[in-house]
Amino acid sequence: MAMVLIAAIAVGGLSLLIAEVQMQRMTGAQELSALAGAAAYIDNDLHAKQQLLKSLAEEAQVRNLGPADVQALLEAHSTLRDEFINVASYDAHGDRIASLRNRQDKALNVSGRAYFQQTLAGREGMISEPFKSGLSGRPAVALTQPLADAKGEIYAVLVGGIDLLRPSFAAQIEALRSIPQGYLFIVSADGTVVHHPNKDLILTRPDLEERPALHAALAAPEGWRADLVDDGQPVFVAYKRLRQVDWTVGVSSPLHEAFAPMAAVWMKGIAAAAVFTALAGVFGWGLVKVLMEPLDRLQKSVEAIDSGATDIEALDVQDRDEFGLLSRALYRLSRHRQQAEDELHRLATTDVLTGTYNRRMFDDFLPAALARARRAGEALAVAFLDVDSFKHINDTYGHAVGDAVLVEFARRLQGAVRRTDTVARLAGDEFVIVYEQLGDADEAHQLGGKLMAAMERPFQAGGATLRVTASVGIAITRHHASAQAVMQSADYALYGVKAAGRDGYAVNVVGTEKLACVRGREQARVRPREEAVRA
Ligand SMILES: Nc1nc2c(ncn2[C@@H]2O[C@H](COP(=O)(O)OP(=O)(O)OP(=O)(O)O)[C@@H](O)[C@H]2O)c(=O)[nH]1
Repeated sequence: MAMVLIAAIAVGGLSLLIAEVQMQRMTGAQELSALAGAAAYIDNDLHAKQQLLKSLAEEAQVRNLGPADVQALLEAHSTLRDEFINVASYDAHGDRIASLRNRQDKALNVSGRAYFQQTLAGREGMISEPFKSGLSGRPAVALTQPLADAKGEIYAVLVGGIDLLRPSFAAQIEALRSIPQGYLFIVSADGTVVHHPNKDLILTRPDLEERPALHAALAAPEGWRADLVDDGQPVFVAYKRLRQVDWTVGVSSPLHEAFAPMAAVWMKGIAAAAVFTALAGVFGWGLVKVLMEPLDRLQKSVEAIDSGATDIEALDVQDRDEFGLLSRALYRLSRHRQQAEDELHRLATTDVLTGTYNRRMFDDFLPAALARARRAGEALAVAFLDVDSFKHINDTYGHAVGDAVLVEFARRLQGAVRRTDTVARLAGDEFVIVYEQLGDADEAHQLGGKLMAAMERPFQAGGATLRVTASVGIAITRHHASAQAVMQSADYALYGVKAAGRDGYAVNVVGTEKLACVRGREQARVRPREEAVRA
């Protein structure tokens, strides 16, 4: 989910940034074209006003009117009142000779005004720099037109005034704004403010460093900027220079308003990225769950094997995917390991020469067998066997034949007992047999007989035919006897047989220290252990 989130943010963010740059360009171009419309409107308005004055001048010249007729001429054209705050006419000395409004006001001499002088000198109409009206004291601009007689002599100058604060002028300009927030401004080439929502700025030349919008507007004929801060907030500024007059009209709007659609796109983009991330995350999580399910099974199998609830066969699955391969590889590994452990166990518990259990195994086995017998209330017997005169066999026929005799001896022992009985070689030519689930002492007597019978056939060992006999001491117990007591008892019986001349068996009930019976080559008496040892 984290990776999807990072990818979504990276891709979405980059796309949105690219879109934002494109959208800024589009918005800039749009604002500029809207502003071009506003500029054209102002241009046309000024041009129309100039044309109106020009047509008046032409009419006066055609009708060969003189200075005395100008007042009547002005009053005959009612549209002048709509277009200008006032239209007046001044003779060549700058004295007023006619005025549409305020005729009672004190006469103003305009000979010192630049627009008056330039109109006379240039012999054509012009638009003045903004100035403070001498009559109203309000910011204004003047449109001029020379009046000439039939000979072409200029006898007066027509001056139409536009009050820059006049609501109709401001309202007309404000109506041209395409963005509701923000403001529209007009600045002349020398930095004089012609129109601005802050009326105090009109006719002033503010410090351009403090007015980045005005500064930007004066820098080029047209363009837009989105990197300016005006009045403490980021703004979007578009500007366009007029054709009729050396003014620049501009618009400054808060950046977030200008790019409001972009903010909506950002919000939608972020929402889409969040939804996408959530969906992709849930899908990815589900997918991982499905993909990891075999691994889950594998883990459960391993835990079940570890706890002993099942064996390693649980890993031998048929799945063809990677987890199936891994499971089967684990199965093979476990099987090899189990085989190695089994082999180690076998080596640790088996006598290498004869294949019977060894002493270590017997030492563990006998106490467990005694406990089992006790629980079952059954008798248990241990036969302690020793090959008679084995040293002589070794010495006569050699060690290899001695080994072969031991192997055959063990084989015959195995053949003379039940599957539930246990044969072990303690050391050298000494063996033991643990008989479980016995009935009574008589049964022990039968066991001894069976062992004797097993040894009757001559041994074939290393090419030699040998007569091998064994002495067997059998200890039987039904009560709570320790392994040590049982072994001592069996040992006691064995010595009894040895003392009686070997090749026989004796049965001793554990704890009685008396041989129940002795069968040997020579029938022996029942003797206590001390006597037997001495013998
Ligand atoms: N071939 C062979 N001989 C062994 C092995 N282990 C012990 N022996 C020999 O077996 C003989 C055991 O002899 P003893 O039990 O002491 O005496 P014995 O000759 O059997 O005499 P009795 O027990 O009194 O009948 C010794 O000579 C050992 O060296 C073995 O693994 N292989």
